[in-house]
Amino acid sequence: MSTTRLGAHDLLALVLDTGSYSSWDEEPVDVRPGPEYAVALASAREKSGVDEAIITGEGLLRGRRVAVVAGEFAFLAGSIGVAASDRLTRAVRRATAEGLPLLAAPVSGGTRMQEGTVAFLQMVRITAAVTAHKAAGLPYLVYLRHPTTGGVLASWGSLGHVTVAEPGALIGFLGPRVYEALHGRPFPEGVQRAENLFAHGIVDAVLEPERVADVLDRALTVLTASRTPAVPSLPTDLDSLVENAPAWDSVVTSRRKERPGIRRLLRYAARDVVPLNGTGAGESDPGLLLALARFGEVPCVVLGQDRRGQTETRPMGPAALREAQRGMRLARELHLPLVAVIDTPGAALSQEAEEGGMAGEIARCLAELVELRAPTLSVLLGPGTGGGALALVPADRTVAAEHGWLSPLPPEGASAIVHRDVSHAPEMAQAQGVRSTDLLRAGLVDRVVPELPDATVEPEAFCRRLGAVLQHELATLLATPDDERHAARLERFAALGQVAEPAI
Ligand SMILES: CC(C)(COP(=O)(O)OP(=O)(O)OC[C@H]1O[C@@H](n2cnc3c(N)ncnc32)[C@H](O)[C@@H]1OP(=O)(O)O)[C@@H](O)C(=O)NCCC(=O)NCCSC(=O)CC(=O)O
Repeated sequence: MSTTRLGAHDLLALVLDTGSYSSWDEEPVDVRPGPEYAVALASAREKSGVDEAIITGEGLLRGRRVAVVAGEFAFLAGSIGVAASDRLTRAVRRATAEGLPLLAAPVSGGTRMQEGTVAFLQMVRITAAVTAHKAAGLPYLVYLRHPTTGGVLASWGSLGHVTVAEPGALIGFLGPRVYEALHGRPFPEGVQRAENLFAHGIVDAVLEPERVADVLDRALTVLTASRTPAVPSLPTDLDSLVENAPAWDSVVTSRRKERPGIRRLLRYAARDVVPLNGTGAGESDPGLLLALARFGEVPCVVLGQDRRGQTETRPMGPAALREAQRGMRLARELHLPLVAVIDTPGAALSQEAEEGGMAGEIARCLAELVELRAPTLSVLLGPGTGGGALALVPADRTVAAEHGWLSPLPPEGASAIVHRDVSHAPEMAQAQGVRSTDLLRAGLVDRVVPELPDATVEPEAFCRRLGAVLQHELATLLATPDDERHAARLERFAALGQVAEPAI
């Protein structure tokens, strides 16, 4: 657990460029304090050196102008009353009006008890201001400090596009002391800790204050990158390098354990990668990796099925698709292109998956991807088996690795249905048109990226080749007006299958 409590100004000194902070604060107007509260306010001012529990202002983060709102624990535990809320909401509205990214660093005992219900309802007002900021497409990044509790966690502490927490920080809805007093027993140890929230997909990272600037800088590099990057050209011979190998070769090749997946694609072909964690709402599934990143100059949200996180005993569950929907929401809110990477032997078929709403999550992914106003690109990187793969398919453009393939179930399963054995899998794969080249011909894939001869033996070169294609495709999509791109997407879905030859 954290032993030191960094003051708000100390934190800003660590995060912002030296000497760049300037305050936006006006003198607070205390709300009808009774005599006791007036004494408490006076003593808090003297003890903390600040005039309210919130300080606001602007500064430079690695040279980039940002707005900041931060809690001060030494002032009545950073609790929020009307004056603190006035200041906070004024700063949020100013950040929105000036088009600035907003960094929030709450630390709080929640609603200020001395101000009661009116203070409690300030959380609505603050949420409205933060929501308007996000609706303007502006980044809202949160660093949860020790301790953050009550209505603060239940409003502006939990609304970040990206949320990071201080190591050991107590972060919880109800303070443990209050819980114990109300229930006569202590709250379970370790539950309201930053690390436990990370383990449950509620915060994206746990970071020392000294490391926060680096991560925020990377995140803002992606989030504030130009949405009109130059369109890089592509080598002209890509198509001619693709072989017409039998479908079964692709199935076997794509299943190789060493085949590069989403992680190596990001390592070799992306920059400014900011891994996110979980749904932000209490679930995390290692079968899906969510990140902010750039391919070349082009910023995007990446959601990729991670084969390393999908095993026979723990296949990709419905939480992975809820995590994917978080990525889709981020793309929508920030108008960032979305890259959805398909690489799955299939979603979980189990009691938990059924009870977790697997089929519904697939449907919700499809619905969101059909409707999403941001540019979308799906990538068929490896096996694309069943509904778990389908969930990430719909996009403005689809790119496939040469040995990527897509089918309603594994070819062995198709063989079992038709032939009552699995030995006809190779011919079923061929007949069902699962290969990237079959999908290209059918108009379901727009471009195939060659493997020379197999991504497993040239992982870095292959990932860079694919990365160059992604850059080109994403920049081209960004150059197309939203309405035009969305109309073309709907037409594409409406025409699905209309041009394909019957498979069997
Ligand atoms: C935040 C804490 C874990 C910090 O514990 P610590 O032991 O470090 O510090 P502490 O308790 O001595 O607190 C420091 C000083 O701040 C005061 N203090 C703490 N929380 C306060 C609050 N919400 N309003 C006014 N004062 C508050 C304490 O009385 C104390 O004052 P002094 O120094 O004078 O003794 C604890 O204070 C706590 O559990 N607070 C309540 C958290 C909570 O349940 N909030 C929900 C509120 S309702 C809400 O927010 C609405 C909602 O839930 O939606």
